[in-house]
Amino acid sequence: MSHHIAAKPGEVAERVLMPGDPLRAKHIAETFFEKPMLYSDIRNMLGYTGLYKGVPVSVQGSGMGMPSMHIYASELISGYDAKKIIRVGTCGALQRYINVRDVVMATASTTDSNICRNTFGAGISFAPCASFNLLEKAVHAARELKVPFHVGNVLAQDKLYDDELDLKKLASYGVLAAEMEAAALYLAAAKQNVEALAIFTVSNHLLTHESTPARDRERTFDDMARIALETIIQD
Ligand SMILES: O=P(O)(O)O[C@H]1O[C@H](CO)[C@@H](O)[C@H]1O
Ligand SMILES: O=c1cc[nH]c(=O)[nH]1
Repeated sequence: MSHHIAAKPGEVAERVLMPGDPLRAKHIAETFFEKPMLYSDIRNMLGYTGLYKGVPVSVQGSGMGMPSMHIYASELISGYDAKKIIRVGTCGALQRYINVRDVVMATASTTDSNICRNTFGAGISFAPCASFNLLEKAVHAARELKVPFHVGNVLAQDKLYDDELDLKKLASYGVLAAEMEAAALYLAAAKQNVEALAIFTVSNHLLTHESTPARDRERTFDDMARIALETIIQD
């Protein structure tokens, strides 16, 4: 048991999906797992383990924002020996050629958070990066499943409602989308030398202000979950 996760030793798999929303964790477990078992509901941050195509996989809510993700990812890695973590999140698109419902995969995470500076000091701008192994497999899975996807840099921002951040400038530097946790996940994984990837369903467009209806979101979240599951069960 760790401070925020009530699982007993051995109850969390080495392969973990992490949505921000704990109810998305429940949905993924109930939709895709054989024999889903709830191992933790501390703070209602639900965590389940089950089998996907015969392979043990867990799904653990991370909550919203960098500090919450850092807590859960760190405890999964040091307390439960998680070796591969894939965030399955939502994001807002920053490029006109990206449509709502598309999938975005983060090669790296730009951030306005101090999480990396607090780790390395002001002289180093550490670049939180995805596992190439997981990224390559996720690209292959998305092609097989015929899901539209984009791969590149994303912004992990500290404030969802931020009218001071220059999103247009970040977009002009090729940043694909904005979300709130990838940098913390990649930093925690890098520290403990495990593999991590963040993939997203585009839930809204930050330039056109288009948004997805709730039902559509569920279907496209399932596309993203399938990509993540097909990726994480491979060696
Ligand atoms: O849908 P999730 O995974 O929570 O991700 C996005 O949604 C939340 C904001 O609404 C933030 O956590 C952001 O990163
Ligand atoms: O962080 C997020 C998540 C979804 N959509 C956004 O615009 N931002």
